[in-house]
Amino acid sequence: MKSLCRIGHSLHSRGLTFGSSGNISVRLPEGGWIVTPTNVAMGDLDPSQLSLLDDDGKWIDGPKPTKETFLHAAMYGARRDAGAVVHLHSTHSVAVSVLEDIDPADVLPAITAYYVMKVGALRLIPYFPPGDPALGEAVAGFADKHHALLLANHGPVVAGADLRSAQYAAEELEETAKLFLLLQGHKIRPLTASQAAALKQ
Ligand SMILES: O=C(O)[C@@H](O)C(=O)COP(=O)(O)O
Ligand SMILES: [Zn+2]
Repeated sequence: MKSLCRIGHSLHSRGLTFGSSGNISVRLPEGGWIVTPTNVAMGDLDPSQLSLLDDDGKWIDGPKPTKETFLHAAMYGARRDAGAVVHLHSTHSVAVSVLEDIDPADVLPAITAYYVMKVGALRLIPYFPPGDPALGEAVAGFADKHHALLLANHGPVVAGADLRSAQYAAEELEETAKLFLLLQGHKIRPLTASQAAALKQ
């Protein structure tokens, strides 16, 4: 699980999550999944100190897992193709999650083709305190249709076929949130619905 730690270090060193915020999980080919422990900075992850969970998200070995285990379980439960889940407190994504007038069904406009290809329709999940199991239930209701979700007043959670895919989608979400905020007050020309649809074929 060196790659999980390497990616955690990379995200932390580039300021994509701060302090001990954020958590990452990877589904194991033999069943179950590995998840980051609670209260550990992504920059301090150690391959010998990751938590092992079974397919139901039950803690079976290693340090105490993230308090958002149920959030990861909700993503895996709804998305059989998901091989990894990344949750961050990336600044611009969090900022967008607090805006009053965003469309909860599709938070960010299709500013670039890369955003459409990596993220698609970003769903806003109402606010719940971190670690609240009700957050898992809210996420489970949308995770089958959306691999990228934005937790209001909290941050993004993104599933991918593998860890790299989840990482790249979370990074693209953050950059698009930044562009969106930069463009506030300007008239913008996002991709048209047919331009966006052509990218998904
Ligand atoms: O926002 C929170 O508190 C959690 O969602 C989080 O990002 C870090 O929690 P742990 O993974 O339990 O450290
Ligand atoms: Zn969090």
